Amino acid sequence: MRIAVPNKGRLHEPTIDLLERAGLHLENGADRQLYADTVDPDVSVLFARAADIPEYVADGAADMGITGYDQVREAQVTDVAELLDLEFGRCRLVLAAPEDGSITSVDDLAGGTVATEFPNVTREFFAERGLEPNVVEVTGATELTPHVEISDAIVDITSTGTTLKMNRLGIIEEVLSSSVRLFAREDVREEPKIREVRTALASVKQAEGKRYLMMNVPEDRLDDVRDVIPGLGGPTVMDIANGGGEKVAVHAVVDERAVFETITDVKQAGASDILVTEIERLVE
Ligand SMILES: Nc1ncnc2c1ncn2[C@@H]1O[C@H](COP(=O)(O)OP(=O)(O)OP(=O)(O)O)[C@@H](O)[C@H]1O
Ligand SMILES: O=P(O)(O)OC[C@H]1O[C@H](OP(=O)(O)OP(=O)(O)O)[C@H](O)[C@@H]1O
Ligand SMILES: [Mg+2]
Repeated sequence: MRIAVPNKGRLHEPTIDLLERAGLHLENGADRQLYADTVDPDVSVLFARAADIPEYVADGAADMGITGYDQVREAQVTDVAELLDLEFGRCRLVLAAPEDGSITSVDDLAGGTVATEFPNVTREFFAERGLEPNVVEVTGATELTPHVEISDAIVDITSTGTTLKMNRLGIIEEVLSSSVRLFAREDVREEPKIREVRTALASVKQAEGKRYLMMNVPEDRLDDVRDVIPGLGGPTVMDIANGGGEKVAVHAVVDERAVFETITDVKQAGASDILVTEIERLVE
């Protein structure tokens, strides 16, 4: 099975990092190479432009892909199924126009010109409103086009909003909201290896924001401690070897935001020797 991942740009690093954390360590995949192997002899990696990845998966150059949802929509691929929202690369595709101009609504673009790197998504968006503006495809610096009279408005990516503000553009409407997704071709999505990759990536997402808490608790305080531990299922309780029998070890997975309060609470309830560690993966 081959998985297509972004070869550069802002999605490259976080994608590689995610694969590594999922245990799919890359081998002989030095920069600028087209392919890399992974520790799993049945999984290889193809490096491609973020925008080309959906097409590569649809065509069979790869079986799975990792790229932005915006790119999957723009590629208009069929027979490709989303397996997992990887929740990074969050951004919105928005319709925007000069702040002080005459365009203030979608309808104002009837007969107008819209510049974008996403012509298909843009045409679809307007078609749903019964509009068919002139769509000009550009390959970058889209935000400049309204100021050089190439367009009346743009459909472009925004996340912090800095670029729009710098170019004195205001959002008229959201076209879609995006994040990075794992997807596969329909005909292979149920293959065991693909399910395995999905599970591995999901386990990393599951573990994010969770902490593993370990502590020792006198047996007669166990119920009090149990009462104040939030989170995933009940805690695991174990006898301590040579512990003399009065104390047990309690382990629990806790939301990172709850750790601070939980430590105070379990300490008060009688726990000692409290350890907090990160979790690499969590397979449910
Ligand atoms: N500002 C942003 N914030 C969050 N995600 C973004 C942002 N810009 C782009 N993305 C996401 O990253 C994807 C690829 O964008 P990126 O700019 O990394 O690639 P690229 O434009 O192909 O690379 P390059 O600009 O180096 O050629 C987009 O399709 C989108 O899903
Ligand atoms: O809302 P913001 O945080 O300002 O982000 C939005 C900008 O980020 C992307 O550009 P990128 O940095 O990828 O440059 P590029 O145009 O060269 O791809 C996108 O095309 C916008 O221009
Ligand atoms: Mg870019």
